[in-house]
Amino acid sequence: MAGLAGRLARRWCSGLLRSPLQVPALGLHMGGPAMRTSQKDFNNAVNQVKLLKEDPGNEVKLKLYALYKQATEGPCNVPKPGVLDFINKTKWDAWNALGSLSKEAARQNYVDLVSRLSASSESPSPEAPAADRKQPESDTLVVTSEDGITTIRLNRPTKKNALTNQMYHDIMAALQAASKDESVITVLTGSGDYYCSGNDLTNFASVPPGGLEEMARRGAVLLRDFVNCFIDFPKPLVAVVNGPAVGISVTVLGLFDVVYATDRATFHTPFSHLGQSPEGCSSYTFPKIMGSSKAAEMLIFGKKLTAQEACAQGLVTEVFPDGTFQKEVWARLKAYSKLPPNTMRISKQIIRNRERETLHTVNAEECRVLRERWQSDECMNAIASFLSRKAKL
Ligand SMILES: CCCCCCCCCCC/C=C/C(=O)SCCNC(=O)CCNC(=O)[C@H](O)C(C)(C)COP(=O)(O)OP(=O)(O)OC[C@H]1O[C@@H](n2cnc3c(N)ncnc32)[C@H](O)[C@@H]1OP(=O)(O)O
Repeated sequence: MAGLAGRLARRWCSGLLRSPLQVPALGLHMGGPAMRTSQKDFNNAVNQVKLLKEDPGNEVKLKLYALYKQATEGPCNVPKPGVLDFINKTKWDAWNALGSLSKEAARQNYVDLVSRLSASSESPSPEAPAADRKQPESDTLVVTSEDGITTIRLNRPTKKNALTNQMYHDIMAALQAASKDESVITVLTGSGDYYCSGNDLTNFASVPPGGLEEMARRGAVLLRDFVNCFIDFPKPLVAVVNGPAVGISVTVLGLFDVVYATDRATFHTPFSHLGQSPEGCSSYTFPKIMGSSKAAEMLIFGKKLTAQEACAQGLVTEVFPDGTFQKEVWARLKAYSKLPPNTMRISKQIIRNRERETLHTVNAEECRVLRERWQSDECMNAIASFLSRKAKL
């Protein structure tokens, strides 16, 4: 009986992606302050599911089905199918399990799930050895793999490694690939004197046909996907902070496992100066790491921390003299890379997994708020000032 049920369920699920009753995110936002998803975002996600390159599997398809029903019809309101009606009973169970989840939260979860599925279906094949991996299209990101360590290097030193739209996409692809390659540790670092000066403010300079609103919508989707890659990264993730760090390059540090910094590094999140609000899950991770008042001084007032201060507050693991920084850090990482890989992964999982869904919810909420901020006069004026070379941090 179970075998028959399984076969029927598989047959039903194989047709699911072609029907409009599609699936999203593996974790659910339960209707709290999640990012508000428009009907258009939802419709786009429904269409996107049909374009997935890989079959996401029956479990995910069922989730998509249930969320679709909840998003369009609300809580399950049809009679439970009989025990022998395996397929419809499986579908009913999945829908019914969503209880009183609001239509809006279901829409949001659907869109989130589809976005994660789309990102992972675009990643390279799981077993591709790191050495054979195709480099990103541009040279602003350099990915290398040696001694069990995959290194993702921001390589735009003349612009202080400010992150272009292309770089966000390249970093996501590099993280996806590193999560599946043979390396055991992944490192993010920068070329030149800066670690990273945050979002490239010229990302906001070309407004698409849909206007400011469309630009903000696209920015929020990009940011959410980008931060999700850090939340879900399965291997030990280390930041080698080779110089000053600004904005999003600082906020995501709360999602790294270890942060090593040169004593020349500074840590600056000038969101209020830019008419923006915290991202990278920092509204959650920073108060947890350093306490709410220290977090507020950074995230609300934009206080810049020295490396030593950041270390004292728990954001940085250890600070090294600039002269010996590279030598000491890489020697240590090479030694760590000899530790048993599966054990390290499992230890990371047990440390991080409990909070993963919370982090996804925080990320969605931060993106929702930023989407509004990006359309505000305060933000537009700050960016215009920088672009017209009147303002610097
Ligand atoms: C479709 C919509 C897409 C939207 C995409 C959104 C994606 C997610 C967004 C996530 C939200 C992120 C928020 C943040 O990261 S906030 C922080 C933003 N960063 C800044 O405000 C830093 C601005 N830069 C500076 O203040 C100074 O440049 C700095 C203090 C970093 C260094 O000063 P210094 O005097 O040492 O060097 P220069 O200013 O001469 O810099 C050299 C050149 O580099 C250019 N530069 C540096 N940083 C940036 C940057 N962030 N964006 C763009 N350009 C940058 C600088 O202009 C110089 O260029 P030129 O040589 O051509 O003048």
